[in-house]
Amino acid sequence: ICAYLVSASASDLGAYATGCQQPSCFVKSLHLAQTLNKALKSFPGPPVHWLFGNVHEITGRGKDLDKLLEWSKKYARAFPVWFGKFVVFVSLNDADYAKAVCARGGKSRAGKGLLTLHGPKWFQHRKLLTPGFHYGVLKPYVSLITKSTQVMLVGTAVAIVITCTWFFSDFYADSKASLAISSLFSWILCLIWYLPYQIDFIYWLSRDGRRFQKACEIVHLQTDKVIKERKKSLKDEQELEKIQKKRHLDFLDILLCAKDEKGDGLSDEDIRAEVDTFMFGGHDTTASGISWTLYCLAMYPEHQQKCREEIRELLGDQETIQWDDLGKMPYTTMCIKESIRIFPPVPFVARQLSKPITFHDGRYLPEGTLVGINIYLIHRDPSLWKDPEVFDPMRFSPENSSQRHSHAFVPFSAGARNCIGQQFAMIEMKVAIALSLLRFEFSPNPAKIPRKIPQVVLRSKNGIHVHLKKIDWH
Ligand code: HEM
Repeated sequence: ICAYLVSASASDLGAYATGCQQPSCFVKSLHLAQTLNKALKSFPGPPVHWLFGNVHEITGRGKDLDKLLEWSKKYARAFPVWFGKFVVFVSLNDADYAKAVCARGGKSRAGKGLLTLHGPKWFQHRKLLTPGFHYGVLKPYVSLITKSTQVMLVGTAVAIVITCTWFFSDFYADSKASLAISSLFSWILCLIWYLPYQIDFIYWLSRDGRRFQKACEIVHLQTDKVIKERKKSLKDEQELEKIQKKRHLDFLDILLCAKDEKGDGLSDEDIRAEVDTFMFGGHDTTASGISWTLYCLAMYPEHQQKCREEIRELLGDQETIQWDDLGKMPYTTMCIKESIRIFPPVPFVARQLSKPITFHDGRYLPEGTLVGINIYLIHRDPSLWKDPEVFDPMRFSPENSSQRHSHAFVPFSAGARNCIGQQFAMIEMKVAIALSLLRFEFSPNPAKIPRKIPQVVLRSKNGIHVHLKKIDWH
């Protein structure tokens, strides 16, 4: 039993890693475990408790992500993080290590959507979905996101980012109904939380899997209905033309129409899995990015004011953003980048090595090792970023960025498995931040300092609280 458990550390403790139930697999896993243990000798790390490992130091009660920073000072480029005694992730905190891993495929978690697929199926989905992120498809979303943001900001003094979960559900479904629900929802919240000048801005994302699961269930019901209706209309060419005239093809249409050279498309099950993936990618990550950016701007009012002036100058009296405006807000873009450098919405990317890897410095990890590209630590690496804790948007000016390591800033990961939705995410964040800055002045709430917790998406244990003050332009 002990040998089997040890072997699990090399084969991801469970069914999906090697499907290891047979004796030959057992021997293979044992061999992998031995090789891994040998390789780990060149990766010294924090002390390991005989039962808990050391992961509880980051995730345990009263613990914060900054423990990682402490470790990285001592064990700079990489260190093992133990989940109990037998499962280990090697945290890679170095841009060169990240580059080496990103350049290869590698397995991620088991699952059915693009984010979690691997091998030929991932390749097929990625190829079929890439056209969905062409700028021609993204362009019409600017007005949709603008409308959604305006709905969020409507009312006199309340903005509640949580409603993003509803607002931005528009992007994969033809969703007048969902927009209506979101407006109603936000109005109800506005009424509940209405206060004339200053209120807390509450970051209230689904904090646990259960709530997310529930949201998926609701969306599934909608999706199944929509898939059926769309399929009917997309079969008929005339009908398709009518749809194209009436509205742009959205992601769901693209999923439904996608065909490879052989004429094969995605099954209903695949489509549903992708809808889940995109719901997660569209919602939680961008909501985290928007929330942390507003937090940073609240902390640094001088940068906030510069962004506001830039946006005011660009938009004049209007409060709508067009596609062409997006390229004309360099300072705001730099502030968003600097915020997601300090608070990367996806702090880690996990991989299981499908082949052994030897890094440029000679350190070696065998096939099957679980590694985590530690985006959080790479973004705070003092050898890449001078005074990494200082908020300085000018780091992202063209002059200052040109000499930087290609993998020093990787909020969207890099390589073949980089984020397919990164342009979409940047559009969404720019619109939401710009319009929010026109309506409100953000200031910090010193009584409630966020405590970062490591999850798939970077959240704060106690929420992200800032004060809002309505801006009166007249
Ligand atoms: C600020 C917002 C976002 C951030 C920081 C972000 C970050 C990332 C990162 C780090 C990965 C790599 C994950 C891994 O390899 O395990 C990823 C992958 C992915 N993201 Fe995003 N993302 C964001 C928004 C979005 C949006 C808006 C969408 C969809 C509309 C999206 C869809 C995806 C998908 C489908 C993948 C998997 C790509 C593949 O493996 O081929 N993301 N994202």
